[in-house]
Amino acid sequence: MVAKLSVNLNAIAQLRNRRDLPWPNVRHFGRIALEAGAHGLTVHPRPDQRHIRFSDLPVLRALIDDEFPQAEFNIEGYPSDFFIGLCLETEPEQVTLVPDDPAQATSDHGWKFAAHRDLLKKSVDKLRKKNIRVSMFADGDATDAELEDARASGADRIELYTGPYGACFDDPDREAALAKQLGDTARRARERGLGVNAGHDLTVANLPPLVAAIPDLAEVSIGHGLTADALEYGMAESVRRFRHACGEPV
Ligand SMILES: CC(=O)[C@@H](O)[C@H](O)COP(=O)(O)O
Ligand SMILES: NCC(=O)COP(=O)(O)O
Repeated sequence: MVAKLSVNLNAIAQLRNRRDLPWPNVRHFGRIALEAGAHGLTVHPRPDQRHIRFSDLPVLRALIDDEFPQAEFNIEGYPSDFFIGLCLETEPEQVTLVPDDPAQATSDHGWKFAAHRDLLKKSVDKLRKKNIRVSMFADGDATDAELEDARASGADRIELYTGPYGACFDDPDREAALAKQLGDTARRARERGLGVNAGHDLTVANLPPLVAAIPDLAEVSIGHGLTADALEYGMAESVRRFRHACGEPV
């Protein structure tokens, strides 16, 4: 059981934006992550560009195209016309649609798929024309009806929101219960032909039980915890530690 690791560069960009200076350089840390064996890069260009700037997208697209053609680029965001336009211009391998309000501090819930079916289907139709895989953010306790609605909206995959799971770092019993719940939701999604990704507040410590609970977990996208560890271990070693936690024999 090995989940592919996509490194989210939001936190690197947020550190860069503290000053009007070009470091830490998002492309440079993206290259380090890919050289260290990450499967891909993830960014979440929010409307206020608090971290990832729209100008970062073509730079990271070129990095992968020029130097790491086997890697994937995953762009996350709310499917506004502007965001979809950015994705059609950048042509990432995957887009992850997230139901975030522009004012949100971070992503903290999955889609109510039925209520947003038209928006989601319209977005999928546009992205599919460019052969872009579409993943949709889903709550870890998504019901069968919600998973059906995700499939009906055209999703190729769901991304299980693992924030509540990540918050259990000091409660092993609740962490085990949520890992089991995530595994059950993943199983029910797979039964409906949906691929399963996961992300938010994942760490070296909580990844192994999650990977064990979701045998065919396709990909995890990780930024905050991996960047925090990079302050201690360096970026390359942090990526290797997270790859090992994902089940890779590094
Ligand atoms: C969708 C998700 O859970 C995260 O990838 C999200 O991108 C985090 O956003 P911030 O880095 O802005 O907190
Ligand atoms: N989709 C989750 C992601 O890309 C990064 O989330 P986090 O590790 O920064 O919480």
